[in-house]
Amino acid sequence: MKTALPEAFIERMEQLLGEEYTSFIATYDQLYYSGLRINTLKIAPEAFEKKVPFKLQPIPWCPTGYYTEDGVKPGKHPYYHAGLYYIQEPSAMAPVEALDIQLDDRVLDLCAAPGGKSTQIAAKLQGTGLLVTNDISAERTKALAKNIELYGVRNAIVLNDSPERIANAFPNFFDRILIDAPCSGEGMFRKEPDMARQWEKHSVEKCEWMQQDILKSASALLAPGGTIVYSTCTFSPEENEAMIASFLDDHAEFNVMEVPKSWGTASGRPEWIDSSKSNEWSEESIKATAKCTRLWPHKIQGEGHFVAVLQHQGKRAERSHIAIEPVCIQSSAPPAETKRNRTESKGSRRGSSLHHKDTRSSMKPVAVESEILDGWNQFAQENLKLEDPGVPVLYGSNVYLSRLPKSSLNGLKTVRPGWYVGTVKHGRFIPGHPLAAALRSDEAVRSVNLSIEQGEAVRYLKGETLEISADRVLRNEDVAPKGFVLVLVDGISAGWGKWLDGILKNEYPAGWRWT
Ligand SMILES: C[S@@+](CC[C@H](N)C(=O)[O-])C[C@H]1O[C@@H](n2cnc3c(N)ncnc32)[C@H](O)[C@@H]1O
Repeated sequence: MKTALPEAFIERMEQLLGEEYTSFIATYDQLYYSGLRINTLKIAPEAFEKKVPFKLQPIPWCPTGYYTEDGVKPGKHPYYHAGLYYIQEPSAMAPVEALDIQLDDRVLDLCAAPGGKSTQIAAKLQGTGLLVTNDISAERTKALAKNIELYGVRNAIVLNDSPERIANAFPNFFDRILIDAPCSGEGMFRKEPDMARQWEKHSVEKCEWMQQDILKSASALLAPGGTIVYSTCTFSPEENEAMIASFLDDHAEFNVMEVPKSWGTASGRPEWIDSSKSNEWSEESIKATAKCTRLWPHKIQGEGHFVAVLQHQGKRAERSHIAIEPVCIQSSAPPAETKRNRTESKGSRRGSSLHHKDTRSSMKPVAVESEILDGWNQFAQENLKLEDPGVPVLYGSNVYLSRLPKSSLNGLKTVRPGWYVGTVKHGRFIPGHPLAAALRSDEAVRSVNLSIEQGEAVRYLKGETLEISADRVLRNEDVAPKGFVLVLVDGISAGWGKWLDGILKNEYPAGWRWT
């Protein structure tokens, strides 16, 4: 067998699967499937299919997902660095599809890092509603924040807190909640053999209590009539069907919903709930777990996954409302996490690119809040064509456009309170990279298109200064070419440049550069 599997795992799977075991175990001699998902915040699938240089095959359960062929390296293409697609294991695309997100929904991704499913949620929201994305790990949340920015997400708030504390701040607030739970990872052994090496007999037990706590908080965060999707990438019934049976016993107001049969997926296995423990759960709840969904490597082209769609029976209109404050000139301290990030970023250049430094900490004179807002407003007027820029919120000298009032995040470890649009340094407004990454070409007054074929796009992504003649600076207003220019890679926004006298100074952040 190509993948070395733990003995205890093999024994359990043989016992559970019976006749199916032979075809299941044979998959460990086969290659895993690779996939990518188009970022529809930046490009439509039809346009992408015309541009993309490698062969793609559609994934049945995800309209924006594709299998990539063996040997193709989508991570080495400039489109990847411009955020056109996310490299994602095909089965991992199923939970967000099951969440059935609608425009304007308030969505919470509770265990989100590094952000595969959050970027999928953001693409479904298309800039409407709200995405709150969270992970308990400070280290992993850095990658989450970077992905939110790379993929041009405007409507997200990134948190690094516990589900319980978030539930205290936002009771009954969200329409849809995704719990992509920390789990024993058995479904990933073929793709990530390290997970098989790290697995031990007690991995399952260690995960169970975490999963229970997260589910409990999620039920408190959900608005009446909302939906929770609970997913794992493991086979163990203790973390899957048993977890759902226990949740249903404690929450009579929820039903389990089935996913479309056309996905080729399999049903949940209520009969696998340990019969010696089954008196812990009601027969009705155990039976209901047959409606859960299992993705098996011997039945579909993808790795092992479990998905449960939990539908709250209340009426949707009863949800609580948080109004966005119209004026946000405030003088409170930056969020706790910003302070911590500042300390972390001192030792790491990479870190500093992920966390926006609070410029108030320098000894230089600091702009007052009205000046910072004036700086942003003036920049927006002169350089952008945003229909609805949203409400600016200040954290130190940093400006964010946020979907929630600052007060609603009080006390939560907030990594990004919204779309970071820039900061004021030495009295000047400096636009942020995430602002550029989320702009469409028609939303910038000046832009320049760099082609991949001529090598300019890669040189830009590597941080080089480029010679660009004035006639190549596209302007959708009668302005001089001099100033901030949105740099496009084959028509897709990638970052800022500053044009002067035929030279495009590179503003692509050092920590993001293609090395
Ligand atoms: C399966 S991974 C998430 C993958 C992610 N959803 C994606 O698609 O990229 C599980 C995540 O849960 C996080 N986690 C573990 N315990 C948690 C908790 N109590 N609350 C929130 N997140 C937690 C881990 O740090 C890890 O990043």
